[in-house]
Amino acid sequence: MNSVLATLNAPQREAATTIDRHVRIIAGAGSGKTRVLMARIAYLIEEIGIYPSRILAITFTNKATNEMKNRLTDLIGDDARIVRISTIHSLCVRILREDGDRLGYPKAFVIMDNDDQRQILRPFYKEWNIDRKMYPYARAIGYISDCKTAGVDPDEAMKLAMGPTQELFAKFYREYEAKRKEMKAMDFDDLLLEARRLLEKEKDVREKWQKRLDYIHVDEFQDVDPVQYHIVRLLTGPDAKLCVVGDPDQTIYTWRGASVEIILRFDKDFPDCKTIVLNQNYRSTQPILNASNAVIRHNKDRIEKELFTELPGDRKIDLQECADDNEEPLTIARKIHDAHAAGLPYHDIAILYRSNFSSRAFERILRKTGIPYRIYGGLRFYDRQEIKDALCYLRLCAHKDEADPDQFSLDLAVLRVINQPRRAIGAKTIEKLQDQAAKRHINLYEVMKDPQGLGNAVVNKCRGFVELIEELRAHRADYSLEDYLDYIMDESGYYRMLKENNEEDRIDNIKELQQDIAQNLREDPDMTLETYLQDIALFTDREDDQAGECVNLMTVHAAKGLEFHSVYLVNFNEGIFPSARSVQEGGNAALEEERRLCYVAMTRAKESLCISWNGGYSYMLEQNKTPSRFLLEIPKKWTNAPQEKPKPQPQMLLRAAGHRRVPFHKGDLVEHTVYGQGVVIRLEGGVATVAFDHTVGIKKLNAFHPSLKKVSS
Ligand SMILES: Nc1ncnc2c1ncn2[C@@H]1O[C@H](COP(=O)(O)OP(=O)(O)OP(=O)(O)O)[C@@H](O)[C@H]1O
Ligand SMILES: [Mg+2]
Repeated sequence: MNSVLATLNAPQREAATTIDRHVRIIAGAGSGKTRVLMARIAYLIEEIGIYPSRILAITFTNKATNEMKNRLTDLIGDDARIVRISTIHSLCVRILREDGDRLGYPKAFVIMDNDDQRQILRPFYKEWNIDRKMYPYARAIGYISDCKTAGVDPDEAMKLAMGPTQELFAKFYREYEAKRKEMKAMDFDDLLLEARRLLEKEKDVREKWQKRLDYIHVDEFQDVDPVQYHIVRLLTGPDAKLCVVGDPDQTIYTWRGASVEIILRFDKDFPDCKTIVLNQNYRSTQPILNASNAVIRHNKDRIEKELFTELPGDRKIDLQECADDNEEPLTIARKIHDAHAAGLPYHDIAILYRSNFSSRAFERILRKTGIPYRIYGGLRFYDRQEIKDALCYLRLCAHKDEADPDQFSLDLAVLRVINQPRRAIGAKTIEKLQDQAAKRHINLYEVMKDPQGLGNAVVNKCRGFVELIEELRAHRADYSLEDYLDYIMDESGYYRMLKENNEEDRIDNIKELQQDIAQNLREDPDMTLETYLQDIALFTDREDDQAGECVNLMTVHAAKGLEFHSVYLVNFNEGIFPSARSVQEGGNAALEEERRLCYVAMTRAKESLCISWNGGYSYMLEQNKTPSRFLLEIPKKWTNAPQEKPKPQPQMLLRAAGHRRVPFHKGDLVEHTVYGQGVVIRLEGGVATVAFDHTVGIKKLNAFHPSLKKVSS
């Protein structure tokens, strides 16, 4: 027996060596599904003599592709490089580059990203005089994508459209498609749809691909959508054999159209397929495996599996309750430091979180403590677009002294935010303003205050921008620093822009920046806006650790299929994990998806799993945090929990969602026990923004706090 097969257990070996039939492997996390795929490929090449390029393996992410290539190279050497291992999107690009001309595309067709899509729509908004607030780009693009994936063409969309909004979007769709075709470009949906159309329509192209491929493998099959599945079927010729592997409990992309039904019904489409179930987990120790299984068992909509492990190790799950978002990363950093000092390499460690914003507090402490880290599948916190924009607004507002020798560095900040949100100041105008600045030896902002020789419309737009910045500057003393950021984002229309574009996660990031300012202020009460911005500049300039030995930071979605010796699952708070937004929007089905996500997170750990949360105030949730409800689903016997159980309070969230009535309205006169009388100028969630007497200024207060009462008229 070849050496790879010798390391497999009996059902795994059966899965790897059943090559005369289609194979479906359904098995839980860490049971060796991906390993079997690789062993099977090695077996086909080494024992059966299949030529490597006749084997295709479809992975879910680019990272998984690389991992599979590397692991396979370890197993069989250079032959591994000829095996076709790729994501479905890359495969479609390959298919279309070869024969896309049959559909009228040039070899070097353009692949459009989200920005390009907006660029296409922009002129039609202008021409038809459409209000972007009422009909945001993101919704139009979402509509177009939905139509495309549902197989509805523009003409049909026009017929099906009900009401003025859909009619408008259908018109957008028609123009978008016309323009796209004229440019001979494809968006991400098109890559899949056009590859499918090509394979369906052009028999010889389909047959060419079918003749090329003898064995097709799909990893993470529980997350394929109907279009992807169709492509896989079109590629599978009459003599080719498919092998799909997946775990229904790890379906985490239903929000993007994935359907677990596809793996469950696979045997209906391929009646002669062999189904193999793997029951032994080789990744995790018993406490980790049993705890993960206990959590996923709370999902109603699932098929029960029995997984066991024989791995030694009885380290219990380490539950860490921390005071706030300073203590939590510090606690984790200390643990990582100790583990590393005891010999664990950094790359064996992962910090996982539900949403991107959580990385901020951890990045901050890791930098401070000198622990190298890398963020997978995303940008570092301060490199994110909305954070850069927010910091530029702050820089503009912090600036008082126009004679400052450094004044020209402000130009960058102006350029960054001048059209964020859009103020219709075009590229040509900006060029003219820059020319003037150079000629008059003043900075851009000064030019905008007093533009010379430009048309009225331009002058008005410049004035609008300058007035905004001056207004923001004038209110600086009225707010605490963290609330000042909130005020700027509100007043400048930045929040509104993000809301209109459905970019809620960017809003979460800005709320997290508020958290950052508040945290820095706690540590250094003398901090000013200026010193804060200087400190941040040091962070953003720092060299990347990306290449070296690093701790891995990533979202749970990005961690799919991976494994680490030590996993820290952080910010395990109600409203964060499960995400309040998904649960509020998607109900029980969304909660079950969040639970599957939690299962994916926990099962990434091999030997050590630490779950942490904190009780600090959250600007995003506008309340103090409580532990995740999933914590109660982890049996205490697998954890180091003290006797009394932590008490998650999901009902707290309901309060934040407005289920408790605020005892007054915007515009009401209120009395505070310390600040005296003031007027409520804003109410959001449970937070009241109150304008008090000028000695006190504007304060944000808990609307339910007993110190605040409405003054009865
Ligand atoms: N028979 C075996 N003997 C030794 N180690 C094994 C065996 N099968 C799997 N493993 C190891 O167990 C770990 C988990 O395997 P693998 O990543 O293939 O699981 P998986 O089912 O693909 O998990 P996931 O559902 O998370 O993708 C890997 O480190 C793998 O090398
Ligand atoms: Mg896997």
